[in-house]
Amino acid sequence: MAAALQLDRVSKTYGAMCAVDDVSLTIREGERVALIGASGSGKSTLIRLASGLILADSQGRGTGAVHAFGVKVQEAGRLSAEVRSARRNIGLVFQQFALAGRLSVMTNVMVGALGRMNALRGTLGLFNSDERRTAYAALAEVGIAQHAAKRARELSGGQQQRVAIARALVQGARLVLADEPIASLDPKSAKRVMDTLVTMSRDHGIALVVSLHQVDYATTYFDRVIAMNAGRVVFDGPASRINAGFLTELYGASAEELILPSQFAVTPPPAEAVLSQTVS
Ligand SMILES: Nc1ncnc2c1ncn2[C@@H]1O[C@H](COP(=O)(O)OP(=O)(O)OP(=O)(O)O)[C@@H](O)[C@H]1O
Repeated sequence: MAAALQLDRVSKTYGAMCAVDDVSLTIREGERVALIGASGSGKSTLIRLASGLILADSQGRGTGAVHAFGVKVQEAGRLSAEVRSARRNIGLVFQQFALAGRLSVMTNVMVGALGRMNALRGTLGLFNSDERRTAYAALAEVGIAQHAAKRARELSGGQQQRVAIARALVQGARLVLADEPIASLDPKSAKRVMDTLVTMSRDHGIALVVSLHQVDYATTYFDRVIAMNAGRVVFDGPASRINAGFLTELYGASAEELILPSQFAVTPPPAEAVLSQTVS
């Protein structure tokens, strides 16, 4: 079975700065992985490389190849001819909500279906009743169907993230890459977004990679953690290994940035709470 995501010796350099330095990793189908690291460690760059939003260095030490479900995204600094079909399997959720704020929540979610529509219908935004039904069901699944007719910009940050998750569901994504999806949210909204992501992954067998600034969320919601520092993977293993002492070993003084002050500490949700529907 092809991996959900496979990176083979991928690097990305900006001038003299090596943002991602010779990274190889495999994410299995349905697996949930937290990507942690201090600011500037390369998390966003890695996620952009994985989705083909940016190109890896062409003069790497290895092939610099990225595959999603066996379909090539890029290799040796060039996008693959199959990138469109590779991207169909990849849903993206970003820190800045990446929605069209003036358009309705429903329309933003239906955009997820564009990859499967013919070009003319897609360009004109002529969604059919099936696509509308699917979008509404996805909004219900993430607990915000009641906001379907509102403009996206009228929603709170956490609700907008759940719109992005519903869009990935409508897209039929089998891998969701979420780049700091809770970075600008208050703790309550952050928890709700994380619950929604994990529930989506469990219910649909969707592989999930979430980059996070704060380690508590990583250890609460994920079994596997990949830690980056200065563009390199410095740890890839069970979340149970991650504690303050280990982080200090990995990051020295900058470990402080990754540890939540105690007043914001995340309490582990009971399994049934994670699995239950989130309602705003
Ligand atoms: N477009 C770019 N041009 C130049 N340098 C860049 C660019 N994108 C990223 N970098 C640099 O690459 C390094 C890694 O950045 P990246 O955004 O991947 O880190 P990060 O771990 O996601 O950080 P944060 O947690 O702050 O989002 C940083 O030093 C950053 O300044």
